[in-house]
Amino acid sequence: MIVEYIRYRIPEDGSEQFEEAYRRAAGSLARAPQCVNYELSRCVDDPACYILRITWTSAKEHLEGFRSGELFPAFLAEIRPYVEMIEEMRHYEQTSVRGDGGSVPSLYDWAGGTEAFEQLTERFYELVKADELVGPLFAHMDPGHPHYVAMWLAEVFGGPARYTGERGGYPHMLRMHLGRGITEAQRRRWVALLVDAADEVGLPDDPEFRAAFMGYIEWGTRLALGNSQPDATPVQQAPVPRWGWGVAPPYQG
Ligand code: HEM
Repeated sequence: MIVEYIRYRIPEDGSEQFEEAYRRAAGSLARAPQCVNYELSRCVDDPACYILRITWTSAKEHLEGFRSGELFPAFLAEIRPYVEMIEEMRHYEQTSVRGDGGSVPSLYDWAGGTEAFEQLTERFYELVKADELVGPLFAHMDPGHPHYVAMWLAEVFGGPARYTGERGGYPHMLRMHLGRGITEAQRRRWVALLVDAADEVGLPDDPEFRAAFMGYIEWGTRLALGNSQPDATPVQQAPVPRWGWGVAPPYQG
């Protein structure tokens, strides 16, 4: 991905028409397969200054795909009067310095931190071991398993990266599922037992948290099932995934 920044200086009496023109031009961006997202901001300290940020799939796809594609003429027609008011128009590569600020708690914090995930997995694997459908899969389970899965979940939901640092990260987790031939019925039972355990240990049950939590569980269990099949060709190297709130932000009352 590449980010394009376009800085404009628009005379104040023209700002309304300028924003109106971009509202119309944005239709082309919304339809362009090369455009990831876009945002036009106006400077508070100097209202004549605007910055348009467009994230493109790549600079090449922007320049060769969008610019020579069928959506560009309509886009350009809307913004042409403002082209000479451009002060900067360049592509920027994202660096690793980025992330969320502290205004939104992580799912890990919201859940209650390490302690909450430890309680969850302790109870969960008691239920799992006693279950006739999934229990046999865990017959030779490492006694540390609930603790390791708690570490994994904590890391996924924004807690310390301990599974990566102490347990081999994604490649180790992947190896543990390879060749196990998990069935769909077993996957569903695994999910159902996890929900039971979450309720029993009092994991937050507000709609926003549970929707985000279950979003990951649905995704993760489907991957585990796929990766456990005899013909699976999973990605061998990847970071431990990080999961956030998604569409519904935390409910702050
Ligand atoms: C979101 C979904 C899942 C997550 C996060 C998860 C997480 C993990 C992790 C972290 C390990 C390795 C623990 C270690 O470091 O030793 C593991 C192992 C294992 N998982 Fe999963 N898993 C998921 C889904 C499933 C499902 C659906 C099944 C089967 C129904 C399953 C069966 C197993 C088994 C049998 C092992 C090996 C246990 C042992 O013998 O020690 N997993 N899982």
